[in-house]
Amino acid sequence: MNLHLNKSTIHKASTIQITGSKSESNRLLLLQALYPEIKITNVSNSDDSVLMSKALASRDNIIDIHHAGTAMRFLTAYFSTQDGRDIELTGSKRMKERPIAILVDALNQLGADISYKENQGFPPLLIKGKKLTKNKVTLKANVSSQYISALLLIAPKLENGIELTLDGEITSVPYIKMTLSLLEEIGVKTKFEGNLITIAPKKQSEVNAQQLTVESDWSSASYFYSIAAMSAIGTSITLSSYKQNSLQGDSALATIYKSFGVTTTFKDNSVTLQKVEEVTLDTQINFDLKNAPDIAQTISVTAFGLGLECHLTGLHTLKIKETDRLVALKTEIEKLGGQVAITDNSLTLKKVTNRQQNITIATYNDHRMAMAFAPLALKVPIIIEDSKVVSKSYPTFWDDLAALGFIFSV
Ligand SMILES: O=C(O)C1=C[C@@H](OP(=O)(O)O)[C@@H](O)[C@H](O)C1
Ligand SMILES: C=C(OP(=O)(O)O)C(=O)O
Repeated sequence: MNLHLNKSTIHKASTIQITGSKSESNRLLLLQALYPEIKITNVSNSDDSVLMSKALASRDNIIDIHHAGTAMRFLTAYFSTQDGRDIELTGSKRMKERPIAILVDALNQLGADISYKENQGFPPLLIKGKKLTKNKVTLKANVSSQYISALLLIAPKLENGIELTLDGEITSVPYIKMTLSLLEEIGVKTKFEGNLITIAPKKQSEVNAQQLTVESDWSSASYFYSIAAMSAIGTSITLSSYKQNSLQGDSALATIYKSFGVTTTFKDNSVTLQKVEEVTLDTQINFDLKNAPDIAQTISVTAFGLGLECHLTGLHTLKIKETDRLVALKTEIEKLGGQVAITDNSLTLKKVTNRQQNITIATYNDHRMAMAFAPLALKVPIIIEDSKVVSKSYPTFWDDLAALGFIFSV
């Protein structure tokens, strides 16, 4: 369904409650399956977390996790340890193009029995669950941190825990640290020194009843930073429930958006974004996003909306996400009149102040394409193709935009 966004102006002050982080939720759901005494509050209502939860509860032999990358990777590890269960783990057409060999090889090195049903190195997987007996493994760390988190999450349930050696430059490090922090929170001992991670074993009976609260999703907050940046001075948006010491790397937004004239204030459980100054057209936006790849689309579009030059690096993981996000960004920004150059790991946007009106933005089954481009309606009317795609991480996104004052029709 195409959504037509009119040129909009938002209210001076708004408050939005954002659902739980999908990254934290999907980790805690897996830990809860391993240690049922854990209770979770503010779980994400995203499709990816609903799929994760259903997959863990399912007794079927075929499990389809659609577009959910973390669910695919985390469940591969989980089912490989479920002695006596044979599972076919599959996903969407795009999921069948997202590589998984690094994780499968690592699990098989630990003693798992995982093979490929269609193409070598890609889902669907045939997983024969069994007890994994080994505990030392080496894995290439520069492709996706999700492979690493998947191993770490099951590690405390292995007889001898894990000694994981990371090979090469480590990408998306905050997501690895998030996994380790959540393990620590339930009482698992972890160590991350240099390129070695060790996790001590922990029996089910050793984890006490406890309640863990998921912080709201910082990647979802990024769209409100973009909206604030493109709004009039004095506009403020309050989001909850957030904390200053976040486990989520995307909380770097608070620093990054200073470059766009947006300040961040933490109070109680909320964060207030305020547009405090106009940025001048000679401002250059330069960031390395290897620690926060999911906000690359938001930042690129904010820079384009404000007519700023922008150079983003550390984007090597973008081409294996929901779509090739580098190509998608270039194609769609250029439809709007922008000039974009991409390499395998970077994006450069030229300073262009004219924007085409009523352009239809293709979203390529990628929630973040829809959400990143929507704020441009503060500058020009725009059409977002397949607007329902947002439910992958943020099902109420359009309701929340309407509450801010955005005007749209189907
Ligand atoms: O572990 C996680 O929850 C995630 C890790 C990141 O993936 P990569 O490590 O593949 O960059 C990120 O892009 C994804 O949205 C969520
Ligand atoms: C990359 C993402 O998700 P996943 O890899 O879990 O599909 C995302 O939400 O931006």
